[in-house]
Amino acid sequence: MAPFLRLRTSLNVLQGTIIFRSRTLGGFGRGVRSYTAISSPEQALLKLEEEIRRIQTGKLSQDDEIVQIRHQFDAAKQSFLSIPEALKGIPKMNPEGIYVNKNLRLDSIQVYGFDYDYTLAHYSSALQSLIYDLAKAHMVNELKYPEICMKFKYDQSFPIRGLYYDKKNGCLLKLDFFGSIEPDGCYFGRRKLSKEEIVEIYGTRHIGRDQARCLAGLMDFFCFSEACLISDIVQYFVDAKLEFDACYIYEDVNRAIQLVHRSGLVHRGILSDPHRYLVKNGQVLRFLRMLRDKGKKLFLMTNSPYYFVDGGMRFMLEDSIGYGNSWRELFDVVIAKANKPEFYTSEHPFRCYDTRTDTLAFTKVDAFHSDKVYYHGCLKSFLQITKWKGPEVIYFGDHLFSDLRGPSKAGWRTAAIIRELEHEIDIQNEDSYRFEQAKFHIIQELLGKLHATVASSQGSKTYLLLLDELNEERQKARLMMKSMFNKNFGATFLTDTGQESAFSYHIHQYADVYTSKPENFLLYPPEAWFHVTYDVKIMPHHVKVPSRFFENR
Ligand SMILES: Nc1nc2c(ncn2[C@@H]2O[C@H](COP(=O)(O)O)[C@@H](O)[C@H]2O)c(=O)[nH]1
Ligand SMILES: [Mg+2]
Repeated sequence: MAPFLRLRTSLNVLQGTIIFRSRTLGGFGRGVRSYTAISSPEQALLKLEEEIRRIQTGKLSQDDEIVQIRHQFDAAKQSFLSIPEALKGIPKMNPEGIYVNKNLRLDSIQVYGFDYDYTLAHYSSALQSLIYDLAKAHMVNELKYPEICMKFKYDQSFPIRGLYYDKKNGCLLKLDFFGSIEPDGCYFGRRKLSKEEIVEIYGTRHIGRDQARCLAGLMDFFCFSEACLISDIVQYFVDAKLEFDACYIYEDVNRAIQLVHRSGLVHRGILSDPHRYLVKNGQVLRFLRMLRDKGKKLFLMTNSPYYFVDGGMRFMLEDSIGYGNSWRELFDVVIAKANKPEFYTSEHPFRCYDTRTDTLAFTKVDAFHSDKVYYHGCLKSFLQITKWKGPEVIYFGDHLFSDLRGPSKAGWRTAAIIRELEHEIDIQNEDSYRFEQAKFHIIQELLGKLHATVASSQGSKTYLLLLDELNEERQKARLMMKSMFNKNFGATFLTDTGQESAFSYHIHQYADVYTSKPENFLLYPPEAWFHVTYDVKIMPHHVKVPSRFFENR
């Protein structure tokens, strides 16, 4: 948040100087109005000084206030013509950095746990196409959806992580930090709904408790295929003018998706062509080995079946220089088919899995051996067997509810792995994005001032004209920011106005730290202390004093 504070200060200064420039130009934008008709720069200056005096002495009339906001707006628009130098100097965020929600001391962490899919293993977008195609085929062949659905293609550019499908109304929604629908983030099928349509369906933009019960969260990369298939099927029904219940579409798509995972179709598909789907990664091996060399305990806990993890790990690490041993030697405990998130609350026993015969043993599991593989289980037994204490364990995972919520509630420390973070930080670092955000803030502030002018002036022509123009300019900045990310739903972590999304809220709630990939930890000392930065600011009334005030002492 520090850069924004700094930017705001710079722009306020900037605005102050520009007011004079713009006034001497006799106004900017939509034609000359009586209140900006100024014959000479001297006259402009005199009038402005008079205005300032009146503001300072508190003798401003409502009309004067509106005129003043108009001047500030015109001046601001002048400043929007080019990116201010001050803005270019704002420090960049590290796309591979580790970001901290709760203080974390790595020297007190003795045990590192890892999820597999989309945490240790990363996949290309071809995987989402594979899941989409397999589920689509199931819907046509088994659930008797029309043959024409076979022509549908996965659209990689459509979804983002953290959307919600409303099973009652059939809309795909992006929500903000407070659970309100993003004005430009509500789709029915593949069509964006207008604000009026949103209000017609939901009453307000805010999702109430009852409505929330109908929402299905689409929280990981695997869900991209689901989000896209649901929307394509809804769109098909709309285009064909067929009546449908949105809930059934969700149930059918979800059933098809479950089937392609549970049957192993996806897993076999990936292993049959690993070069196409899996991303090789020697760095993650370096990280795991470093942890082992430091004497840390390591465990792998995944919902995937063992043969799939084994095949993937061998493929990802086979080229790594100097790696002669099996990946299994890296881990003290390997648990597959863990059935997260139920793992954290259930009382399922562990079973010892025979990798050779693909069978489960009948003997009770009361100790873990590093040369064995375990299936199922639950947190309670895991803690009884390992005797590992909550705060000394950190679990790395990509899924909000399967990997982060359960462990966080159980007292483990958590690290969220969110690949999109790198790309989103890259965009946020760009001057053009920061410029739009600064514009947005300036307009927002002017709108705030305008709304604060007393009620009686609010019907006036000058008021309404200015209101329209400010709203239009704000919308332009909002859409510019959004289009820099995903063109349909914008950024994963941010709303179109640059504030936190609902996804951010959950990350804030359940992840102690978050980063784009586990090996980013190699960029920090293994005993690093991660602190929440001083300038994280969620509540609007909190003021954080930037350290630059002490810079010249
Ligand atoms: N039954 C379902 N399985 C799913 C779904 N989405 C993903 N998956 C499978 O879960 C694991 C994830 O493993 P992890 O290492 O991240 O714990 C993987 O095997 C997927 O195929 C789903 O919606 N239903
Ligand atoms: Mg995962």
